[in-house]
This record gives sequence, structure tokens and C-alpha cells, in this order.
Amino acid sequence: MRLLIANGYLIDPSQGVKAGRNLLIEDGRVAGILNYSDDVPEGAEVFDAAGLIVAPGFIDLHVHLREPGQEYKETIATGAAAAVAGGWTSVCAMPNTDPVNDNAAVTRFIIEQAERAQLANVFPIGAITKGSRGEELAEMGEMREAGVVAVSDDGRPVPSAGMMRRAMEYARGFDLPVVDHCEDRSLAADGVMHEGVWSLRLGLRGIPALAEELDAWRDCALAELTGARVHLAHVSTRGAIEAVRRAKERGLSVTCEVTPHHFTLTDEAVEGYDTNTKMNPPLRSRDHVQAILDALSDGTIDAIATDHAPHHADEKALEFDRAPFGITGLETAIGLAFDRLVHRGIIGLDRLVELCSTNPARIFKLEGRGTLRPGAWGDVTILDPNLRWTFDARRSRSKSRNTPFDGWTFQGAAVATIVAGRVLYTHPSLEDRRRAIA
Ligand SMILES: NC(=O)N[C@@H](CC(=O)O)C(=O)O
Ligand SMILES: [Zn+2]
Ligand SMILES: [Zn+2]
Repeated sequence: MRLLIANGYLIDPSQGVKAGRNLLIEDGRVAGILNYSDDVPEGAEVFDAAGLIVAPGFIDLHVHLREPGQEYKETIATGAAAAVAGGWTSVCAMPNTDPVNDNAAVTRFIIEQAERAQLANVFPIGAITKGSRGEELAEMGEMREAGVVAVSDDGRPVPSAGMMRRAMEYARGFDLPVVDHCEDRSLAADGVMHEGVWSLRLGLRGIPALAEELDAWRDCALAELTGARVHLAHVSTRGAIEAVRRAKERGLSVTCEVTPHHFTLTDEAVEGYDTNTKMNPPLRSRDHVQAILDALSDGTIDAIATDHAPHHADEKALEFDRAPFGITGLETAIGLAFDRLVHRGIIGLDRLVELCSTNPARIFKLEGRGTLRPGAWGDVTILDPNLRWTFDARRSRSKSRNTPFDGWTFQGAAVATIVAGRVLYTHPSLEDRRRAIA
């Protein structure tokens, strides 16, 4: 099986490639980077990528697929379908399912379901503590054997510094990164949105920025103490970014991700009490959003991850106080990244690829991903920086529609998603781009 992605502009930061080249994929793997003038290899199907960017497959470090246990919100298959429709060739699945992915049996189940779906690659993340209850460490060794690529109690913070220290020491022994959801629950209490002018005005209980910042500082200090690989999930505050910046200056193995909603929206979006503006961490004030944009452009932020968190319409139909935290994000992330970051000059195209592919692969040590080196997996994301399109949540591949971006129009999209040489998604604008060569 041969696929030639022809006439595109290749951007692969992992090998410093930024040039017009053809990409050849053979039997699921990258076989080579060719010149436009080279002969089309015998029997290759040609995908014409003229005018498009060809990048190593995008990897989302943070999604919630809800299977096992809450298949009415999402399944591994529907989540993986939404992923490829959004340009993601791989997603990393958080363990807050029911049961929690805190043992090898659940890990193996997730991998089997993903293989059955034959869509995006799914890399499971195991729990840090049993049931993510924060009391007893989970069997990280067994889960690693079964295929987890990181550990996290996402959805909940690890409650004490002592427990986090032991978790980091244990995870370090298995060379697994510890992904932390930073939230000091004694400060966050029963808050439902960012604490500030808008929470006052709307009469909603606030979550102070400090709830995230305290845990971020704690985890950076513990990264130094333990030497563990530490990755901060969904950072949303100036202070958390400052903690990461300092940790990096000290040479610690600390990385972080931001979500598209946190670089796009402020807490003002909560004004209409739309529960699709309720997520954890909450939408922050303008000053925090500015800090995120600065950190995206100066390199402090390593990755863009969606924190795709599907919930059923009936749950989101409750009043703001009672609705669950979380929004979907797989299909709007790249549109938002183009609109809000690339076209506003905050990042360039190569940095976009770094944030969505090169760095995520490095952070979770995903072998043969995030690169188009010969021998790597033939996972490719094709981008059209100029395509104008409108997101219609009713046509989402996800089972859930809890998004604040329904009806938004974007300039820029992922227009084709290729996993191991199989073209799994193409935007309708690309019909006629594929032809088989006899
Ligand atoms: N982000 C959210 O608001 N919700 C996530 C949990 C989490 O990421 O902390 C969920 O699982 O629904
Ligand atoms: Zn979280
Ligand atoms: Zn999450």
C-alpha cells in the first residue's frame, strides 16, 4: 500500500523541514521525502496537497472518551471519529471513566476498543491513585506494561503534597510522566466560575486563580525534589505559567498544555449563564488570557490540548450551578488555533505544528509519532490555513454537543487526517484531490 502526498508544503520541526516536498507512505510508515520532480512511485495512490500544509499527525494529550461507563456521552469510537474530523491522528485518553482506568484490565479494554474502531490512535493514561481517590497509589507498573503513556487523576487534583511526592517518585521509576490537574480544593471549594468581577456581577460562586497556581507551584517544587517528568494539564492562569517558566529556567522536566477555550474566551462569556461556558479550570479574566497568549508565543507553553469533555444535553440543561464542568473540543481546536493564534501573528505555522505534534510526541515519548522521518508512522495532518468554514455542532462526530463554539466561523482548518497511511478524513473542499495511478 503506497500513498504519495504530492505538491504540499511540508512542515516538520522534528527534522527542521520547511519546504515544498512530496511525502511517500508505504505500508503504514513514512518511506521518504521526495522532490516534486521525482517520479511517482509505482502503484502509489496520489493525494494532491497543492496549496496545503503537510504536517506530522496532530496529537491531543488530553481527551475524555467516557468509555467504559458513560457511553451515552461518548464512546471510544465516536471520540476517535471526532478526533480525525478535527485533524487529530492520536488522542490520549484520561482515566476518569467508570471504572477508572487504574489497572491493566481497563487499559487493555481501551486499547482493544480503539483498535476495533480503526480511527485515531488512542493512548490511554492511567490513574495516579486507585479510583483517583487520592488515597493509595495505583499499579503504575502493570498499567505501563499494558500500554499507558502517562498517569493522571485528571478531574480531581492529587490532594496532598505528600501523596504527590510519592506518586512522582513511583512514576519516575517507570519513566511515566505525571499529568496534574492543578486545583487546591480548599480554595476552589464549590466555585463554578472564575472568581473576579464577572462572578460578582453574575452572582456565581468563584474559583480563585490561586487554586490552580498553588498546586502548580507545588508540583514544580516536587518535580525538582523527585526528578520526575511533570506535565501540567490545562493551565489557565498567569501564576501557573510563571511557575512553569521558572521550572524551565531551572532545567526541570516540567511541561504544560493549554486548551483552545482558555486562549479564546474570557469569563465574560459566562454572562448569559450558558452552561457550555462552564468547565474546569474556568474561563479566566483578560489578564490571564493575555498571559497564555504571551506564553504561547514565547515557548513556555509546550502543547495545545483540547480537554474534550463530552456531557449529555440533559446534564448541561441544568442551571449553571448544577451542570457538570466540561466542553467538547476536538473539532474546533484547529480552527481556533488558526483564527486566534496564527492569523493574529501570535505564533507561526511551524510553532503550531510543534504545539500540536512535535512536542506532544516528545512529552509522552510516543515512539515514531510527531515526526515524518523515514520509518516513523504514516500519521499526517493536512492543513488549509485559509479555508473559511462554520462549525455546526449538530453535525459533530462526537455523541455530545456541549460546545460554546456552535455556529462559529473560522479561517483555517485541518482538511485531511491520515493515520498509518489510511486517509480517514477529508474535508469536502478536497474532493477530486485523490487519484489512483495504475
Ligand atoms: N475539564 C472539565 O471541565 N471536565 C473534565 C475533567 C477535567 O478535565 O478536569 C471532565 O471529565 O468532564
Ligand atoms: Zn482537569
Ligand atoms: Zn480533563
